[in-house]
Parts: sequence; C-alpha cells; structure tokens
Amino acid sequence: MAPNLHTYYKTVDSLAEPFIDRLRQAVAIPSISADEERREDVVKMGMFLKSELEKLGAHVEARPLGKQPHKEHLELPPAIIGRYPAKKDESKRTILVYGHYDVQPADLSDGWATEPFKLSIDDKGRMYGRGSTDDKGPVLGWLNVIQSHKEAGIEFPVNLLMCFEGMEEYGSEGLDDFIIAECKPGKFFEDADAVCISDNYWLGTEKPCLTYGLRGCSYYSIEISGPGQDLHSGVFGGTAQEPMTDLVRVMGSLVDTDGKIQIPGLYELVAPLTKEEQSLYKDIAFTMDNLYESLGSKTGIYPDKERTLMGRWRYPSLSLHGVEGAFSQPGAKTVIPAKVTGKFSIRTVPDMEPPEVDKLVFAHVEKAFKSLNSQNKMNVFLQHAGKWWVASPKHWNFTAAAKAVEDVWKVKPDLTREGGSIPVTLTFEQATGKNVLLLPMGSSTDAAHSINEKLDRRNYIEGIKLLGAYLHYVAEEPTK
Ligand SMILES: NCC(=O)N[C@@H](Cc1c[nH]cn1)C(=O)O
Ligand SMILES: [Zn+2]
Ligand SMILES: [Zn+2]
Repeated sequence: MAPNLHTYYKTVDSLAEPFIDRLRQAVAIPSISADEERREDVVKMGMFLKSELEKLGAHVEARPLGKQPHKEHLELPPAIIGRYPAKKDESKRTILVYGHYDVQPADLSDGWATEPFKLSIDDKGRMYGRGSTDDKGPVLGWLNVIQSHKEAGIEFPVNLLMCFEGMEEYGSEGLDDFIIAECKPGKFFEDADAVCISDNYWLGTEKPCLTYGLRGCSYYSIEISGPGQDLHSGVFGGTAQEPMTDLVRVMGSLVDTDGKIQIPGLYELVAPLTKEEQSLYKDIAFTMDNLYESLGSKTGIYPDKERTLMGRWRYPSLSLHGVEGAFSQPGAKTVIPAKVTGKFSIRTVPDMEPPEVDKLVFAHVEKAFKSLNSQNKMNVFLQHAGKWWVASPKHWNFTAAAKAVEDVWKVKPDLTREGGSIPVTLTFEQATGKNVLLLPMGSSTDAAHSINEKLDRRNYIEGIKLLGAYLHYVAEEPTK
C-alpha cells in the first residue's frame, strides 16, 4: 500500500524557512578539503553536522580517519556517522545514507556574482553558494527529513544509518578502509539493507532521475623543473630551456580539441558498445538545449544527444585542469617559472582498470617528454584514483525511489548514468554486499564545482520530501 505522506509533505513545506537557514549556516563554513589552510573549517563543518544531528536526537560519532596520506602534518577530517532513531528497531529495514560535507575551492575573484560562502537567494528562488548543491543541500536534506518526522509526529519508517565525510572532493582519502572496517560483523554499518547516496544531478531542469552508474577518476600531476629559481624572460629568454614550454607541449599531447584522448592503447581498455546499450540512449529525456543551458554556450563536441550522453557516461574523457607554479594573475608579468606542475584527470569507464590506465599514461607522458630532448627534469605521478561503478537498477531500492519520485514530482524518473565520480560508491557496494542507489536532488544547471553554484529552492524543498518519501517506500518494498 502506498504510504500516506500528505502530513509529512505539509510539514516540510511549513519548515522551509528553517531548512533554508540551516543551509545558510552550512554554506557559511568554507569547508574546502583541498586547501590545507581550511582544514579547521572542514572539521568545523563536520562538528556542525554532529551537533545538528544530536539536537534531533540521533546517536552520532565523529570518527578520526588518521593522517592525510603524503601530508602527514595534516589530520584528516572525521567521518561523521550516525544512527536515527538512536536505538535500532529490529522490525524495520536499515538504510545507509552517504554524503560529503567538504566543498570545492571558491573565491569571489574566480568570477562569482555573489560571495561564495554566503547563501544568496534571488527572486527566482535560486540559492547561490559553494556547496549548496554539492553536497551540503542533499546532506542537510537527511537531517531535515528527521526533523520533519519529529515535528509532524510521524513514526520514522526505517533505521537510518548515516556516513558523512569531509574529503570527497579530494578523492575520499581515508574513507575506503573505514567503510570496509565498519561493514564487518558487529560494526556500525553491519546491518545496512541498502545504500542511498544523494550527490549528483538531474540531466535537465525538469525531470528527476535515478542513477545507476558513475565514471571513475584517475588524477595525475606532471612536474617539470629546470632553473634554480624563477627567471627574468628578458635576461634569460632564449638562453635557458623553459619548464613551462615543455609542460605545455606534453600536456598538449594528451587530448585533442574534440576530446579524443591521444594516449595509445587507452580506448582498447573500454568495454565495447552493445546494441542493447545503444538503444537506451534515445529514450532519455535530454536535449542538446539542456546541454547548452548547462554549458552556458554552444560549444558541445557532438551535435546529437546520443553521442553526447555516451561521451559523458560510457566513454573516458581527459581534462586538463591547471598549472601550479605558473603565472596566473591579471597583468603581464615577464617571468620564466622555474618549476611547474600540470594537473589532469581521466574519467574512466568499464572495463578500464586504474593500474592499466596509469601504465599507459606514464608511458605516453615519458615518451612525449623524451621527444622534446629537453634537459629539464620531468616527473609524472598519480594523485588519486577512484573506480567507476555500474549497478543494476532492477532492485527494490530503485523501485522504492521511483515510486517516491512519482509521488513528489508526478513523473516517472529516467534511469541515468553520470559522468562524475563518487569513489566510495563502489566501496559501499562491495563492503555491504547490498544495492546502492544514487538519488539526486539538484538539477543540471546547478554549476557544481563551478562559479555561481546554486540549488533551486524548489529542488531543495521537494528534494527533502523525496528523500523522506523514499524512506517510506523502501520500508514497504518487498525484497523481490
Ligand atoms: N558530486 C560528486 C563529485 O563532485 N565528485 C568529484 C570526486 C572527485 C574525484 N576526484 C576528485 N574529486 C568529481 O570530480 O567527480
Ligand atoms: Zn559531491
Ligand atoms: Zn563535487
């Protein structure tokens, strides 16, 4: 029988302002995991979640994850784990939810129209702020679900286990071992019956989706050094081999303008496209205008939706991210940088195994550098790797989520894969042995990782309804 969620939905609506205020408080904490200077803020954000959950009556623990690999002077932010209700009800299903409380870097000078760490709401209900959609809005969504049940006096339908981490945007360092340990018998996550992650986006702006696949991410650095210090290009230009010149040429050899990766052997690792898979793309609610709206331009690689979706979901891509040590301020400084580090990543797909990808990348970069006959020194290394994940959407976890979408949004969701990566998804699947579902809250125009990141008020409030409705439907779903 369909649960009667009317009172729950009304309560969520009545609490909209306090929920937006909770998001405002969270966005104000600049929990940037990639920035050592902000580590205290990342911890502060974890503690904010802990205290909010405690106020709601959950059992919560802040678990230390040890030192940060390669940065031993830095403690990793804690995993905030919780259980609601605090005491397990043996008659109910147990659902484990995951999210992250760290964010990507952001600075007004990057081109933001408003202060990135101050939630700014415009007259269309667009709530701008770093982390609003990725992933503070969805994480707070789970807290708001608990609060709405309490205030409405509705019995909580499941045992909710929570795992919120503070290093996702830096490759989830330290979390894999923690999850594996906590899924063992007698440990915190041992009784999870299914897993739900809300940390991705709809394909467009109107139609919700359920997501059953993610690409992996292997992130590399190429370091090139030569001179003992930065040099004056007027004095030394034409007399010294320049690291930046070498780096640009090596990085330029990795990928072409149409996104075709130039590393020999890489595409041979990719699972071939079957007829059955090919037929899935045409029915997905996605248009080239959706792409152009999210891009903010018409600079797509392919003119059609099928190839665009395949380019995003089922083929690898290589992106050049930036150069550490290079001159990047406005103006015209005439420096020759002594040491530069180029950053790039490859989004990986079935059946690419990260160690095989590494081997091909290293061989290509070394060959490309050697061909320059430069006397500079080059070092290429992997920063972190997370594996791709593809699951079966034919599971009661997905069926329940589809019913919740229909109830809240009055439309059947699309089943999608996603181009981004959430490295712990596969870890949760393997460690629990249970189905994992991705249930997004935000839409394609949210600009996660970019300037002017936002979450629409509508997606936040209806998203809270959706997460709560999902828990009710998942509680009722038969196992087969
Ligand atoms: N919302 C998920 C997300 O943004 N994931 C990051 C994960 C990542 C991988 N390497 C560094 N961060 C993503 O970029 O996809
Ligand atoms: Zn995220
Ligand atoms: Zn992210």
